[in-house]
Formats: sequence, structure tokens, C-alpha cells
Amino acid sequence: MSAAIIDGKALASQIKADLQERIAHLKSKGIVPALTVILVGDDPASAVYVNSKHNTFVQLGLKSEVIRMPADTSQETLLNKIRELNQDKNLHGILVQLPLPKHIDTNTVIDTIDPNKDVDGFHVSNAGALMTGNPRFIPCTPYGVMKMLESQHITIRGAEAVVVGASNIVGKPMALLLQKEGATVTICNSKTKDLAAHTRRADILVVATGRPEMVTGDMIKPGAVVIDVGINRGADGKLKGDVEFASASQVAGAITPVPGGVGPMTIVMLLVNTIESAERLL
Ligand SMILES: Nc1nc(=O)c2c([nH]1)NC[C@@H]1CN(c3ccc(C(=O)N[C@@H](CCC(=O)O)C(=O)O)cc3)C=[N+]21
Repeated sequence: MSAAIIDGKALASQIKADLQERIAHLKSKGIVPALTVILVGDDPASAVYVNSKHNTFVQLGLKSEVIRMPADTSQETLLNKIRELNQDKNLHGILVQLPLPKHIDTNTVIDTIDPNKDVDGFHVSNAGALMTGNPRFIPCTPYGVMKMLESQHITIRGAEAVVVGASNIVGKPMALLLQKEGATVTICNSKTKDLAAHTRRADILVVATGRPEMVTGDMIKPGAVVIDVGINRGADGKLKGDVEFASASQVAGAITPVPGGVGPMTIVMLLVNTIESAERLL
């Protein structure tokens, strides 16, 4: 058996095209959706992602600004910059690129962002709003995964869903979204005993561990939908997922590739969240 490929790049393009109308409407009311990204330090991977976000926003006629700060920036300097951006009436989204240098406390930084501008959906109050069923901003990666499942008409209600990885930015919100749509959700982590026994039960398997190719075909239920959130760059410069594509695609019913899967969806959902933020001013 050979799995259907869920093309995140194509779906992202389609969603971008569908956003044009909403952007035009905002502009007709004098509002140009605007995002500011803060990048602290000079991690090369972060620089690539930040440029990619910036280019996408500019292509669609939105405002995008990138503030680059040196790696030795003090936490207080960063917090003061965020407080300044919080006050900017023409700014709808603020994103602090992660990971941050070790001397900076990530939660303190995230929780300084105005929750109404937290288009990542990482602020504790936005995490709480999602958990209690009334989300303000849905974190971009899990939001994009839900759009991918929707595009394939995959039945979530009653499905066995297994999420491997329990991070605040992907695993936990992913589990909540699947649960909200009626899946029975298991969240696995690095301490899980007999991971394969869990993954083999999954009708929908989402892998977000940051461990290259850790899920192999023998761990997958025949016909399952496999969503690979991993973006691991090898020494050869090639991107690898958290799922071993060659073996997994022999067993799965549908699978996302890396690159061209979840990554492009993450960026387009950032657009969606920024536009939604701007629309709340209408
Ligand atoms: N505050 C914050 N918000 C984030 O959303 C955030 C972050 N920090 N830190 C880093 C991760 C990672 N991330 C990606 C987004 C797009 C691709 C993407 O478009 N990937 C392309 C390939 C790009 C390449 O070649 O490297 C693809 O999968 O096809 C990847 C990774 C967002 N992140």
C-alpha cells in the first residue's frame, strides 16, 4: 500500500488565495494587518524561518517588521521592547521567535505580550482560553494540522488520535483541538513505555518530538493518517521529519511530507491569526 501525500504547500497556497478578499476588505476600512517579529541572537535556522514569514506577509501586501536584537540582549531590554509594541495601535501581531538565548526566561517573555496580539497563541491566557474551549488565537502549527485533516475530509469524531510530544507549542494544543473535535486522544512523551503499542492504535498519529525519523512504518496502523511536525536539518543540509517517510508511507493511508507538509501550513496560519486580530478592530 502507498499513502496519499497531504500537500501542505498546495493547501497553504489555496488558503492564501482565499485570504485576499479579507485583506482587501480590511484595507478598504483603512486597516493593513501588521506583524512584528522579534529575533534575538543569530541562530541560522531561526533567521531562515523569520525571513520566510516576512516574505509571505510582504507578498500578500501585509505589514511585516523584523526587529533583530543581539544574543546578549538583557531580558529587561526585550521586555521593554515588547511593552512598547503592545502600545502600538497599528500593530495586530507580535511574535518573539523561539528558542531564546538561555539567560532569558521564555514564559516571562511570552506572558509580557498583549494576549490580544499574541498571534502564536502561546500566552498563558491564550493557552487557558483554548483549554476551556473559547480560543482567542490557536497556535499556528496545530491549527494548520487541523486544516490539513479537514482538507482530506478525515473523520476526527470517534477516532483514536495519538500525539507524540507534549510541548506547550505543539503537542498539548494539538491534543486539545483533536479532543474538541471528538477524538479520543493519547499524549505520549519521552518517558512513555512501549511507544509503539500506543502509536499502532492510532487512526490519526501526530508526531512532534524533534527526534529525526523516530517513528517507523512498523509503528503505524495500516491506513492511518500520519502528520509529521518534525523539521530536523541533517549535517547534509537536508530536512528530515520525525517520521521515517520511506517505511511509513508504505503503511499509512495518508501522510504529510517534510518539507512541504506542516511547515508551510504553520506560516499561513500565522497570516490567518494576524488577519483575525486585525478584523477584531472592525
Ligand atoms: N514564536 C515562534 N513561533 C513559531 O511558529 C516558530 C518559532 N517561534 N520558532 C521556530 C518554529 C519552527 N517554525 C517553522 C515554520 C515554518 C517552517 C517551514 O516553512 N518549513 C518548510 C521548509 C523550510 C526550510 O527549508 O527550512 C517546509 O517544511 O516545507 C518550518 C518551521 C515556526 N516556529
